[in-house]
Amino acid sequence: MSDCGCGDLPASTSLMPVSQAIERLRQAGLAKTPEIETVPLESALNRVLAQDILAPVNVPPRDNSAMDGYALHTDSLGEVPLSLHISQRIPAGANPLPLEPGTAARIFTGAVIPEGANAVVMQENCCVEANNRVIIRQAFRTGENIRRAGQDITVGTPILTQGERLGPAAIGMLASLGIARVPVYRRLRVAILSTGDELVEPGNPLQHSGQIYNSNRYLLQALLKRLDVEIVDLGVIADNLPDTLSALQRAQTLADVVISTGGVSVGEEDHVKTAVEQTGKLDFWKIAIKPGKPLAFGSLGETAFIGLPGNPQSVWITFLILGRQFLLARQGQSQGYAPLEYRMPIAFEVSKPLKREEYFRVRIVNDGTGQTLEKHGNQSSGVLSSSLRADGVARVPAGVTLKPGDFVHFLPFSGFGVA
Ligand SMILES: Nc1nc2c(c(=O)[nH]1)N[C@H]1C(S)=C(S)[C@@H](COP(=O)(O)OP(=O)(O)OC[C@H]3O[C@@H](n4cnc5c(N)ncnc54)[C@H](O)[C@@H]3O)O[C@H]1N2
Ligand code: MOO
Repeated sequence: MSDCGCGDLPASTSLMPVSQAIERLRQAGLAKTPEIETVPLESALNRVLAQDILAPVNVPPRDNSAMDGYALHTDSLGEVPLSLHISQRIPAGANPLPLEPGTAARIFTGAVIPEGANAVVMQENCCVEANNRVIIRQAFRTGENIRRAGQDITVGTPILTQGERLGPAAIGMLASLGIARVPVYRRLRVAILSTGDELVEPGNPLQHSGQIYNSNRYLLQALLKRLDVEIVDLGVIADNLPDTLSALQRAQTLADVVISTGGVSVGEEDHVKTAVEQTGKLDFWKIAIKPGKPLAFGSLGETAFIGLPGNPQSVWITFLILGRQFLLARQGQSQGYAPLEYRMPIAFEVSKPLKREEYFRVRIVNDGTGQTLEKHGNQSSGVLSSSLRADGVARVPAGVTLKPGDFVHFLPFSGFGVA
């Protein structure tokens, strides 16, 4: 019994390991698939493909020339130098006639090889004569400078898979196959809410010492824009239970996912967790992650709920490490959830074993012998500037101590698509 009259200290609530939270979030994300819509190719960048795509045509569709030069048939032409009549001219886009035997056709890069030709001699190896004839000066071989039909893609080849996010290469490939409209999953609608009586919107003066600018709202908007979701911004909720309850009830009707910031910790000003328990279901709360321990995850009816902690650095890290994986899965993406990781040496030390898996904001520096990771001087969860000049995060598991030169997992911000 302690002597303050409060009784025994409660056993500390156990924290969920980060890996388990990630797995739970991925599974919860995959539990629902968005509806499918068809969009024009110009609007398909970053969308998630809803069906497999097989090549409907060969690419290239016909044998064509890889060079500007002269198309001919290599049989029975004799030894070089050879003088041949130029029987036709074939620019790219033309539909050529069959090649007259024993002649050459003037041909340009990308133009269709005429029936009856089996090689293209590049023009640098030829000499044009005045009488519409060409002299072939260099030896040539069958098939030379011909790009075969289907050499890039043959009809029926699987090209893209359901659940892939469409990047520039995929968009270009779809266009090369003549596909103008693409089946993709509907954009997720994500409602965002900031909690806190202390918050003032940028552009307005701070009125008293207790006020701060609302950075999480804009940080979260920016992070979500990179994931190509529809944002429903529901502004700021005051720190009281009735307002929190009604905001969550409203958000539930407007979105597929609700993300709040702040108010998920244990103080009596923190109402988000209680409100979720009263309006919906809390699946888990408190993760062994630093920054970002009190993250909450649950549902409000059919709508998923993610409560990010209020400290801006906790928003940044928990969104990237945890929330992002849920959103990718719920968007219909079938793989590629895990961020890129590299093994890199550190230039700092971790002298005491960490209680939670920690994500240090780090920069890549060259110490003269090679690249190493330097830690930002202030790793407080309230300090957003530690991300501003960082290249990514160094992930250090709980229970570990490290010395300079030891290797860690480095997760570059570019690997999350947010650099
Ligand atoms: N007794 C305990 N206190 C705290 C614990 C704990 O375990 N026991 N956990 C700490 C940890 S870890 C975190 S992280 C924070 C998270 O708390 P909340 O999610 O309830 O966040 P708030 O208290 O609402 O805010 C925390 C901090 O962040 C500032 N904030 C909030 N919203 C914004 C915003 N939109 N823009 C800018 N800054 C914002 C807020 O002013 C606070 O300074 O709890 C610890 N406490
Ligand atoms: O987990 Mo909190 O973000 O350290 O302060």
